[in-house]
Amino acid sequence: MSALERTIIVTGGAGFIGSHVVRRLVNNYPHYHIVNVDALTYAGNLANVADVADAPNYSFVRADITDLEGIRAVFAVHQVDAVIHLAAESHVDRSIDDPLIFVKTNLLGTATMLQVAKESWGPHPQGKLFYHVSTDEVFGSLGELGFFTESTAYDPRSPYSASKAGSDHLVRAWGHTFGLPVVISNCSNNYGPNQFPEKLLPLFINNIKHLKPLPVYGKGVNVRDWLYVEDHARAIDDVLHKGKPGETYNIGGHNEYRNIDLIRLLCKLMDAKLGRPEGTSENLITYVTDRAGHDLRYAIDASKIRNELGWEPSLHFEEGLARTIDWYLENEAWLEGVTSGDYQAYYDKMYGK
Ligand SMILES: Cc1cn([C@H]2C[C@H](O)[C@@H](COP(=O)(O)OP(=O)(O)O[C@H]3O[C@H](CO)[C@@H](O)[C@H](O)[C@H]3O)O2)c(=O)[nH]c1=O
Repeated sequence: MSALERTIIVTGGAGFIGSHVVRRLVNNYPHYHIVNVDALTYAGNLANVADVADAPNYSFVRADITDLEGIRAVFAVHQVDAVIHLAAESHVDRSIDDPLIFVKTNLLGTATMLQVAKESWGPHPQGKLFYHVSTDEVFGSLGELGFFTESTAYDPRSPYSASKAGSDHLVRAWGHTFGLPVVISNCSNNYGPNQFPEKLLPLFINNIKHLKPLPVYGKGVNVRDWLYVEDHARAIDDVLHKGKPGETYNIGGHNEYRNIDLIRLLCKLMDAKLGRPEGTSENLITYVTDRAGHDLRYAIDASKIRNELGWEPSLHFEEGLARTIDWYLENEAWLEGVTSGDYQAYYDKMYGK
């Protein structure tokens, strides 16, 4: 690789959002070297990036972000210009079941990445960037009205969101104390290909396919703002290239759905796609005990990223949803592969099904 090239580490690049970021950067920036650093835990899957695996500007390193020496070794081999840090434990239900791994990965892992970047880049480095990809859940839960802005006070309420809030604070602390050039984005719920089927949409698509119950938490009235994952990857690209160090950007779809309305829409689309009588999927809806501490509503004011960086969601939701369903139905081997292992044991434990 020539000295002109920019080397970018993407942590968690074999995961859901990370794989879309890796693909976008590898394909759109042939003069960048994209180094995917992933521990390949249960939700990391190299199949997610198989199409770019042989690209000349792509490398994969299996490493755990909590392993200081392992991460130092990555920085020793590559002249890193930027880090896009996506590696994280991300499932709220798992964080309720087993919080400590969230504290370890999301807090210690982020601190390790920051510390090695600082060691490697020295004080107040020029032309470097540590970009932390975070979540809107750090802001807590909204009532029926209002939106999260970049100045909304943090109020995380689950072990997952608290660990992400803490990691945002660590990033800002390394920026403030050590002059590390940092930027953060906080995004709403993503959907699309490659999402591990423990999250609402891929879980329900898979269950509908197999005519299994659809466990709706509580009354299904919680609201989420859905964004197609490729739109998020494009936002990350924009923040990487145009974002100002020290700033935070909220990213969202301006596309709020109550869970039950989204699930009914999914059921309708899937009945049609699978050629089943209307109502077949809706009959699978089963109301189950609510998630502990379940946040009622997330909604994002994404005007800053729109006004300052020119980013907007592009894909209409129903089209994105149809595309997503098609992907899971067409990629049977992927779905069978990821549901045959750890996920299945977890799901059985949670729901006894
Ligand atoms: C898995 C599952 C979820 N739900 C509900 C809980 C939520 O209100 C909604 C979406 O749940 P999840 O897919 O787990 O996503 P949620 O808790 O909103 O968090 C997601 O979105 C966040 C961004 O808002 C990300 O930071 C998280 O990593 C990501 O997991 O559906 C059900 O009713 N039944 C289910 O089986």
